[in-house]
Amino acid sequence: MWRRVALLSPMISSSSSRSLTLNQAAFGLKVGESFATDAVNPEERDLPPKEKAPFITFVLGGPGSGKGTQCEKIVETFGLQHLSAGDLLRREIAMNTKNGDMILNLIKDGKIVPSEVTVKLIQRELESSDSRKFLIDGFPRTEENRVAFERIIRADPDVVLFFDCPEEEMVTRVLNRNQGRIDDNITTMKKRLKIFNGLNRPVIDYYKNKGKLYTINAVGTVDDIFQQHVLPIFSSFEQLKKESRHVIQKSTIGSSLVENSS
Ligand SMILES: Nc1ncnc2c1ncn2[C@@H]1O[C@H](COP(=O)(O)OP(=O)(O)OP(=O)(O)O)[C@@H](O)[C@H]1O
Ligand SMILES: Nc1ccn([C@@H]2O[C@H](COP(=O)(O)O)[C@@H](O)[C@H]2O)c(=O)n1
Ligand SMILES: [Mg+2]
Repeated sequence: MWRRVALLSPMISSSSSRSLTLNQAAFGLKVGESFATDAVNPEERDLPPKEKAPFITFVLGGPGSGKGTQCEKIVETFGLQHLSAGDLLRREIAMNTKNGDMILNLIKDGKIVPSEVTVKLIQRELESSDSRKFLIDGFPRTEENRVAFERIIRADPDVVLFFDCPEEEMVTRVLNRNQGRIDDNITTMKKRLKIFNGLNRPVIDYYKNKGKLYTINAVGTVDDIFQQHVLPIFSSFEQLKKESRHVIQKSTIGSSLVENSS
């Protein structure tokens, strides 16, 4: 399904400054056309609507805030496909690809890998997947990441989660993680926190202003965070709820727990 949608993108003029969302692309609209106002090519008018765009969630938060841990629980309950940008980059290192060394050096130093590289890795996963709903974890980390995703994938997220965690808690968690990650040391952690505060915060603000951001208090037990904050958000999306593998007990979003600035 996704493959057909993605194949539409070469048909869309890359020289246009007007961005085309994946929803538009999925419905066969070209740059300069919109759902509401512009006429569809007469030859296409009577064709059935093209396939629906996938449901995309961006998962943001500082290093060690619990993104990956909560993503696992979301996958278990709602069956979204989890794409961790960090894991995709680490896989390039492990597979010794042409970008492997460059990525290793940047990750070691807590720096951000060029957006084009990361977005292309995400694109490959999206295009080869049969899933229609994705959790993209640890992305976008910078405004440049965000713009590159919009340019290359031509999609916007439906939901953005931000796991909000105090720095000292994040440091404790990362230093105790014990997964052999080359960047889980205090020197690199300090750099990652600096990058998070300098480059990731503007992205968080961007989605807050767009009314797409859910800020989640990431302090507490893994289960409590999921049950009290994460689960109600996803339960509120009807389609996901229908497809979930477990019975959902709560169906409202606790306003004291979840911030959505819309
Ligand atoms: N609510 C929690 N309370 C205590 N420890 C937690 C909690 N959530 C996750 N952890 C632990 O903290 C560590 C970091 O969690 P996780 O890997 O999910 O963070 P992350 O946000 O994905 O970090 P990174 O950006 O570095 O990949 C892991 O060892 C995990 O088991
Ligand atoms: N969008 C991204 C995501 C990650 N990186 C690099 O990978 C490191 C680890 O990421 P985690 O999400 O697993 O913590 C991160 O510190 C960056 O070096 C990136 O460049 N761009
Ligand atoms: Mg992670």
